[in-house]
Amino acid sequence: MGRKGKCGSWKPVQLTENLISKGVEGLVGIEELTDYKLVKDYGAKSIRKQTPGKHVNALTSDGDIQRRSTKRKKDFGQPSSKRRKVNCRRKQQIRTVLEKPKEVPEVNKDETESSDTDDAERKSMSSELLESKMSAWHGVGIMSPILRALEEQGFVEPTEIQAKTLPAAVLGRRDILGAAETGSGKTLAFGIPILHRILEDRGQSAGRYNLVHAKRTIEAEPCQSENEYEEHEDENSREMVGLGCVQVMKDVSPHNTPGCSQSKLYALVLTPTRELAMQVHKHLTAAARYTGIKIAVVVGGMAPQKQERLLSRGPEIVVATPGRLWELIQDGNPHLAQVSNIRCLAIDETDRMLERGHFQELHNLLELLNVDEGKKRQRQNFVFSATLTMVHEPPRRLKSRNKKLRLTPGQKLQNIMTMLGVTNPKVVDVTKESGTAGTLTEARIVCALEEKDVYLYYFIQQHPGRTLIFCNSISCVRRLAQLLSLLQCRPLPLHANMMQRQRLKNLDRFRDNSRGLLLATDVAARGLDIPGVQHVIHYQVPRTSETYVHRSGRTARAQKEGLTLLLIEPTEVPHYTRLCRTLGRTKDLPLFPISSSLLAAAKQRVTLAQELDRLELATRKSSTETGWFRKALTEMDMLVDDEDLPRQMDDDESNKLRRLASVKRKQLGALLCSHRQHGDMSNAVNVAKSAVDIRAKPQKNRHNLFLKNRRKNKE
Ligand SMILES: Nc1ncnc2c1ncn2[C@@H]1O[C@H](COP(=O)(O)OP(=O)(O)OP(=O)(O)O)[C@@H](O)[C@H]1O
Repeated sequence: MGRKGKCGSWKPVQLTENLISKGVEGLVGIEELTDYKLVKDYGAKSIRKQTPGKHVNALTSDGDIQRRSTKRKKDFGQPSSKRRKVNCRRKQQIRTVLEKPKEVPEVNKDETESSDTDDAERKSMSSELLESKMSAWHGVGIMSPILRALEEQGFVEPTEIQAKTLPAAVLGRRDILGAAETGSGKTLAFGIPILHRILEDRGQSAGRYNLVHAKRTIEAEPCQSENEYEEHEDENSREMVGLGCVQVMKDVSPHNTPGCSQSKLYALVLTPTRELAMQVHKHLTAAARYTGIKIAVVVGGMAPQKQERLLSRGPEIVVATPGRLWELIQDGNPHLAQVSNIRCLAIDETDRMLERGHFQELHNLLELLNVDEGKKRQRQNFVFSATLTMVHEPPRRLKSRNKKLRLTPGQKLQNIMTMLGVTNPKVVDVTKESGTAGTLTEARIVCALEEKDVYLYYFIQQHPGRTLIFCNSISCVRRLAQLLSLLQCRPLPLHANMMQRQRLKNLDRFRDNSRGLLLATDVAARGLDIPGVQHVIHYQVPRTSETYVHRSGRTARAQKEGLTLLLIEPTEVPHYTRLCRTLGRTKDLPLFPISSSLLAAAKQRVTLAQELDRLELATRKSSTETGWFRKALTEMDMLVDDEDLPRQMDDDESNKLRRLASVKRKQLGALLCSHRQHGDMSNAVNVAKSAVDIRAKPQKNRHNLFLKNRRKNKE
């Protein structure tokens, strides 16, 4: 039975025995269609009715709606040949909708070919199988196109934060304040409800409930041609195609036409860094694969024209960094002109985003979004971070001025709520007492400032693996990048003063290399989800506990093991102590074990590399200075007394420097080569163990001893 013409409105109805006699599992509510016309399917004899309250929608907690009749039952068991034909066509239409994934993440050709076969296998998977495989998601209320995308990614069950926030967010449309450890799936905890709500709202705007059932959509037959799909488009710009009690949404709104900006902007997702915005975009796009929802990313460092082009396609979701977004809003971008009407706002890493003195554009944007009280109330807000409830001790200089400077976690949350205009959110905090991931191993190395390079190099050589090194400043990243390059470690720098294209390139290279070495400032501290990062090294102690938690959270993600290592020199001890206090560590972090003979070998090479680095720097400086002065004098056509000029190196001096540098470079090259062929550290690399194993060993031994003793006692 299909429905044509203008739609009626749905009203909630009270649950009665009659309505729920078919079982109440997962049922959360029932809606009644009050004013509708029933028309026999496509061209069949019309049986118009104007009887209100004949059909109801049953909302189940797993997001499905079953259409139930309150009065008359009709047996659709044996379809007539005409009906069979129509149903067949409809199946094909459904298939057409499902077959049109939009904004699919980039995949290379080989992957596409192999995934075609996978796709075919998946589609042939029965709905029962899908449902039983994904049964852990029941009760969360997710529509099947989303569920299917999750299944494809192997997400067979929700993570803890997802399980605890999704029902309230999806079914209750509550604002969510969520705190959970790094790498625990917070992105989808806000991504899924946003996608779900768009699907839901689309259905309602088309006047029908957007019911999608995994069973039917997956069994749908392939479509023969595009024309067949178009044949049944009705006057609604967004149409739902019905199949019995199952309806699949078809998006044929004008915004599907490139260049059209008349589509609705539903949601904004804001992140503190460009790389994180791109990653969130990728995660959401993967989850939206079968929904037809368009998602665009808007970040600084990219051509604004390109981003305007993306926005002109009318994406329902925009993932952005606040600066560029605000710029485009002020420039009067037509799609972003609807920003004050958005239905969902997600702010990833919220505590960082709302910190005073940062992201002024975000505060401007919030002012704009909250002007209209009605719209503000309609909007669903998502606030997530691993450190949402963590408060660090203020620096000593500020502490002495104002004793009450340190907020309580409650005050921190309240401040965030006030800034966002959120009044009654569901607060879910599943962070551990330690603040860090349960699978993270922590350790420290205490050394003199001038020894840090040696220890760093020692670690890299001894424990090869994907390693992320954090520094507190760009200059430190630059210096280390130079030094480690001379030592042939191939570091990949990442900091805010780099060209965006180079930043992304280095991230990709890091992802692709299982022994990659990323040297970064805190621009990479939050949110980045790079699989298989084994070690995080804090070359300098971070100044806040939040930064420590987020930096460390680049490893030990999604239940994987990982090591975080602090390099501490004497002047950093107070920062380290404060860190431990805030994180509630009652004991010092364990010392990382070091082999002194191997350290000596590392020192020899690092010292030589440092000397070479200094020589190269002096040579570079002298040639740039000489060049600069000569150029300036010629351009100005000025005569200046010799004494007024800074002393420049004469040719002899700079040649001497160059020669010396060349000798050192050869020495270092020979040293690195000989060690690689038969030297000490090359062997060490071969026998190198995972740093996590080394740290975990004492515990494992203790555990073995315990098992042994238990066995003995039993005997
Ligand atoms: N239900 C799930 N089952 C398995 N893996 C999941 C699930 N949900 C998300 N993931 C994966 O877990 C990883 C971490 O997720 P995500 O990046 O969202 O973590 P996060 O909590 O936001 O971390 P951070 O605090 O560092 O930003 C990702 O690779 C993601 O694809």
